[in-house]
Amino acid sequence: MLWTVIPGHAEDMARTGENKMFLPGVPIAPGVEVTGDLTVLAQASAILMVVPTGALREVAGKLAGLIRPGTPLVACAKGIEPKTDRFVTEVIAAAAPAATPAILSGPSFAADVAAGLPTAVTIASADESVAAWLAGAIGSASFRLYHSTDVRGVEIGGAAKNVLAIAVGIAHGRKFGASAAAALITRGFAELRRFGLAHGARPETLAGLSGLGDLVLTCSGPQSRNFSLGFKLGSGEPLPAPGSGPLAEGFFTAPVLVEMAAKAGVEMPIAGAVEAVLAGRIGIDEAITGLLTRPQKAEAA
Ligand SMILES: NC(=O)c1ccc[n+]([C@@H]2O[C@H](COP(=O)([O-])OP(=O)(O)OC[C@H]3O[C@@H](n4cnc5c(N)ncnc54)[C@H](O)[C@@H]3O)[C@@H](O)[C@H]2O)c1
Ligand SMILES: O=P(O)(O)OC[C@H](O)CO
Repeated sequence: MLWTVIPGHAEDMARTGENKMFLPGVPIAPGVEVTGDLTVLAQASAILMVVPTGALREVAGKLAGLIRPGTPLVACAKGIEPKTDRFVTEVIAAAAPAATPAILSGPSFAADVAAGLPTAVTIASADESVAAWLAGAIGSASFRLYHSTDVRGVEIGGAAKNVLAIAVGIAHGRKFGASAAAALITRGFAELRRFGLAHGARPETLAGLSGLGDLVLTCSGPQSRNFSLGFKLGSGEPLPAPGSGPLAEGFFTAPVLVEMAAKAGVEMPIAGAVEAVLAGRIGIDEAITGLLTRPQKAEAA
């Protein structure tokens, strides 16, 4: 079942058999019911919450009074809630206390998944039997799910990689070459790992599909909206108005990620540079010079 909040969208999808607004050219699979009625969706045995991080609390709150107790609400958003510093499953738990929060994350462009191209991602819930059940229910030959109980690790990887991909996009936009991009991905991963470990994530999760795997994918090129935002900035284009153009979650995550890192005493210079550029406090050249002139240190420090 596919639910949409946009007036007339469900009727349009039912009529055309296609989600022209968000996934044009991909037929909606036969047997998938489309609805604009949340009470209908709420009867499902599990619900994938595929909305931006900023809308997660609102949608989970609307579902709270409609779902059966224990229904898994699976965050598919990759971010951290601004202002509250809450990770996505914490937002679901707060807004829908009767639900079972879970998270689905990993290297997967929606267009690739929809086209049936081979994809592997991670699904996590505190209760391993719930995660394993969801993996069996959602997985297919082309959409391979690994299950985990490291909810925090999975949600941190997805949130941080978007910010770091903006940095890599900037480097490509500035024509810095593949060597610089590899350095940024590697040192960016060191930041993601430090942040994750400081917040209770398991190292193997951070190095897995939802962490390193998704960082690599999102830094791979313009199919990523976060990479593309960085690329445009690196090419000299102005910052688009917030909320205009395709959703780049890293834009919204950067300030809260950097603030939480500072509170936890975690060094994240690349994420910090991205945040400062997006906030307009420094220019791209100044950010790059700042990163390159940091004091030398041991690689594993
Ligand atoms: N597109 C991808 O390849 C992909 C892959 C993995 C994860 N994600 C993550 O999924 C999340 C959503 O991204 P997307 O690509 O689907 O974005 P999108 O902009 O393509 O679609 C967002 C969807 O959320 C709905 N929505 C927005 N605000 C809403 C609200 N207040 N109430 C109800 N519905 C609302 C929109 O109608 C739309 O259907 C993001 O956190 C993103 O990082 C995206
Ligand atoms: O287009 P992006 O940058 O939001 O990335 C989409 C997915 O998160 C990649 O796994």
